[in-house]
Amino acid sequence: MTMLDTILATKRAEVADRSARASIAALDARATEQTAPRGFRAALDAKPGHALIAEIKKASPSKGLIRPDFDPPAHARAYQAGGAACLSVLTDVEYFQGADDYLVAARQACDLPVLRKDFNVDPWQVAEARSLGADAILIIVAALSNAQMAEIEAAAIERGMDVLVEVHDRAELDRALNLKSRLIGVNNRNLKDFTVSFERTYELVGHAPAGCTFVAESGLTSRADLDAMAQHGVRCFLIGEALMRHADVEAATRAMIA
Ligand SMILES: O=C(O)c1ccccc1NCC(=O)[C@H](O)[C@H](O)COP(=O)(O)O
Repeated sequence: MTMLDTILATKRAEVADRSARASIAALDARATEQTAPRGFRAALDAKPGHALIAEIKKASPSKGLIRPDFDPPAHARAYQAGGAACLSVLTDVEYFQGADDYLVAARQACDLPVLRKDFNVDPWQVAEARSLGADAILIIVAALSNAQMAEIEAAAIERGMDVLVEVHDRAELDRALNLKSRLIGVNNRNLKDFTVSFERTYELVGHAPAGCTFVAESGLTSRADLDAMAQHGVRCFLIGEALMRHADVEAATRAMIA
């Protein structure tokens, strides 16, 4: 069993438990108390130069604890001041030491659109994400059948949210392109063994259709990495660990994308 399989098994059990306690109708009613979705893809497209999705990430299965003095609202403000286009907030508790409250607090602390970074296995989670204020959700193609992806995407579109569709190889990209969303992320990290290779992005960027917003994810640590990606035509990036390890998150963000 790979780490992704393990995470997904935990998530299915968690969703079965949580969905028994709150119906989709109840979550949708709660969502009306949130401000309307902030355009996530639009914010990336509007940003000149390098466009950054800055991730609020306390820990990970591959690296353990990343940020001991974890402070989601302070990190959100620092990312915005440093020039990020969007936020990503990990909400998975078991493997990333995340929390729904972190997303709520981060979004309230800034004006940036926020991706709920979690492992979606059921449309119920989309209603839950919107009830927390999330502006976008993640579909990991490796985790879902085509029918499941379409169902989860439809739930997001219905609620005015964007969908970041994450792929790792050509076959997954082909499956992703059956969806409506044209916000495609290539995860440089193999979620089965945690190895990171920028070749994943370099290989796939040429196969993304015109008009697609294309995001390189994971393992990016420096401005030089982003410039190398830019040589291949990539201008949107999702970065977590490299920014979260800096004492001065705002300065690190600015240095990464200025
Ligand atoms: O980060 C991990 O170890 C991980 C393990 C298993 C599934 C997903 C994982 N990460 C989620 C992500 O996609 C990253 O947090 C994100 O792309 C940022 O990556 P990084 O800049 O390397 O922190």
